Amino acid sequence: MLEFGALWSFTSTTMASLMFLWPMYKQFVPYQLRDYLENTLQKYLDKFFGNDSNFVCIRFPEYTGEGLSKSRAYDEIRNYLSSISTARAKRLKAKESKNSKSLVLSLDDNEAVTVVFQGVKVEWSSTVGTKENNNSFSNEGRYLTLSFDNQHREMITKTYLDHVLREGKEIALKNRERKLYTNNSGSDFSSWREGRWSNVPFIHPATFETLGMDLDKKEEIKKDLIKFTKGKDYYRKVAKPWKRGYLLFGPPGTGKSTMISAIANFLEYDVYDLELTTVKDNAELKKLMLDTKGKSIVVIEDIDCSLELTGQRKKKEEEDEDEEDEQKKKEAEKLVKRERGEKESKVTLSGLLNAIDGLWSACSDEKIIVFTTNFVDNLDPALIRRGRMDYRIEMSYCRFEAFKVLAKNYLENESHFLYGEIGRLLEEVDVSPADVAENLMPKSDEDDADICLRRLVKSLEEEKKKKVEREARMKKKKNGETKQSEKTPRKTVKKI
Ligand SMILES: Nc1ncnc2c1ncn2[C@@H]1O[C@H](COP(=O)(O)OP(=O)(O)OP(=O)(O)O)[C@@H](O)[C@H]1O
Ligand SMILES: [Mg+2]
Repeated sequence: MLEFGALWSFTSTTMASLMFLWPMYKQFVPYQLRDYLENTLQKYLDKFFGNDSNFVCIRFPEYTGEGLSKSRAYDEIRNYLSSISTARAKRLKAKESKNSKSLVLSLDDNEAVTVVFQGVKVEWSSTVGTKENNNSFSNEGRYLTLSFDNQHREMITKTYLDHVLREGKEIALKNRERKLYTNNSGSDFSSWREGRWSNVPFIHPATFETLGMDLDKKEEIKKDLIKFTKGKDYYRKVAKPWKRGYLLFGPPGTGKSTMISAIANFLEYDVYDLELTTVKDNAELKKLMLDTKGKSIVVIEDIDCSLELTGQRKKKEEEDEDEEDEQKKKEAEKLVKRERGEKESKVTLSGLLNAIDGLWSACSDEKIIVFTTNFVDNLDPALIRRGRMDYRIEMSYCRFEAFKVLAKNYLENESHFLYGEIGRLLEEVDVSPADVAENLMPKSDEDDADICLRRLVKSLEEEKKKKVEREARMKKKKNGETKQSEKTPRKTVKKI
């Protein structure tokens, strides 16, 4: 009886002390030390109760080998764990993303999180090595440990780890800061230092939602893009490199460049803006192409005037201009270039075709090649044949559907009594979305939707008037020519 009393008093005193000490322990003992103590206690308890024999641990250090190279597996696992930890871990670590736009949360040091995969429970823990070896030269610095029951060894080491690395890679791709690359000219001082491409963060805000164009066409393009991104196995099956060519053509200001940005944002791809005129020769072009990564769009804008492949770009209104003047202008431009010491590009059509379509193209996966032009008829058929340019998109003048998107973008307006008149005028005159956008953009704080829409109506009416005058002039000219040809006798062709 006495013994029971003593035991009872010992237990209750211990319990009371623990209840009193526990909050102080939680508050004053640093969590690293607490973790260490708790882990050690857990190990002894496991040993005592014979629980530890079935557990397997795999350690993934942050640095590999002797040197300073960072382990890719470690980074991929951290990415994989970041979303799981955000939802479940008690202690998280916050870091600014590379573009400082958001916070990236990850598992804090000396914290653990459990995951259930295909019904099997595993535990991931993040540990920082001891102070003596916790420096960047040590491969014992930070590490992640995966623990699981031995009976699932086969599944975890094969299926689960594959899954973790794949997921981690995908998350990294999604979170990466997208880039806009431009090719350095061969004579640039910076080129040997920076490589063939230099880059800036890609932050163009255009999306398919803000792009003014026919809605059905827009949906068709989106579907085609999605099909392409999911086509890895299909392309392998039909033995074709995983790439797709898009030809965007249409008058100036109809949204060809905007469409490229919308595609890049839609697919979360990088953009390589290739300036052909600064590429020295075909070999250089091939190297540039080989230097591009997958999940990217390689763009050659204004292909009709990029090289001496097809002739110079002309504006529609200038079409009537004297050809001799055009030739003189071209030669003057060339002279200025030569004086500046710029070497003229020696890239040829066949060089370009080889670079976009030759053996190299199988070197990196998931790539879209986009050509833009104002004059599709000027292009060499070899350049735009099917298989090379798989999808042709005509960007056309602004019609009512495109106008509605622009009005929503610029005025946050979905209906107005002037819409009917604007719709009618847009069917009668050819104006680019860029012109419409310019009229819709408020010029001062007083400019409300009403003022902007009236300005647009006025400008469309002026366009209509100009069109009528132009047509009358042309009719007159045609009539004059017919009369003249009736007067002058036909020249006879001399036979030699
Ligand atoms: N379809 C469109 N939808 C929305 N905005 C457009 C559209 N087309 C043009 N814009 C507006 O006009 C501006 C010029 O368009 P963009 O540069 O895309 O035309 P482009 O067809 O590439 O012209 P260019 O042939 O001269 O290169 C853009 O910044 C955008 O604001
Ligand atoms: Mg453009």
